[in-house]
Amino acid sequence: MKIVLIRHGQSLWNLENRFTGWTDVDLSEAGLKEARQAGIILRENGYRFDVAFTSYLKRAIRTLWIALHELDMMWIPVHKTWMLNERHYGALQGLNKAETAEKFGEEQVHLWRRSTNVKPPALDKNDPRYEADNPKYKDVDIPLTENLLDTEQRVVKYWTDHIVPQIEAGQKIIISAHGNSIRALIKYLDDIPADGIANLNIPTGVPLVYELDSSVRPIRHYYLGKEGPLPDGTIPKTL
Ligand SMILES: O=C(O)[C@H](O)COP(=O)(O)O
Repeated sequence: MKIVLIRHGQSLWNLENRFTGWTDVDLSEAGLKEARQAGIILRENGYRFDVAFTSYLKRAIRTLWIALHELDMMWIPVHKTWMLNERHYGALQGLNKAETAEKFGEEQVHLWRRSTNVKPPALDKNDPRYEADNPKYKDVDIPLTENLLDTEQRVVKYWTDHIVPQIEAGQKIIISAHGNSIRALIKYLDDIPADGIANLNIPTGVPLVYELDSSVRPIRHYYLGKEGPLPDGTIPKTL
């Protein structure tokens, strides 16, 4: 069986090079096109889905909508969850990544971005970026910051409790999520150690297919419609 993972198309803050995390920014023009292209590639390759999963963030939700629209499958059940949200970037959310590197040094910013266990500085609960009053998080213990292991814990819990049972029931699944929530899932699925995951990046808007065995463990994976070499640091075509 196969599942498809897709990182949302380019967002407005990817374009502006800002730390985003749980900030709910929309897709850029290029991101809208990437999402459409992803749907076209899926359609041309004969992909069909029974159930979709996405986060509470509109860049992933819209990417999914656009891709499903291209497939003429907007009717399928879509499960949304905060547990597939991007890694919470704490007090870095909104800051420009290059300016932050100038201020704190490349090495520190690399640790914040790519280590598994270093947490970015935490948000203060009085900070307007802390969304305690947002109704979508009313039942959620909103993190103040997260490292990749924190993200992995919630993503894998959702995967195990909600997605695996659907796969085992024979449902065809697409998951539209985020750079780090997908990295966290891949880290778990492919059992990648901390130093391996640091160098793994997920391109925006490119469907990533995982073939799974009957125990829902990965056999192989590949990107759809991505000719030639992938950008530096993206997950290799085969592991
Ligand atoms: O949340 C963000 O800023 C990005 O979309 C992912 O960021 P990263 O490449 O710094 O992990």
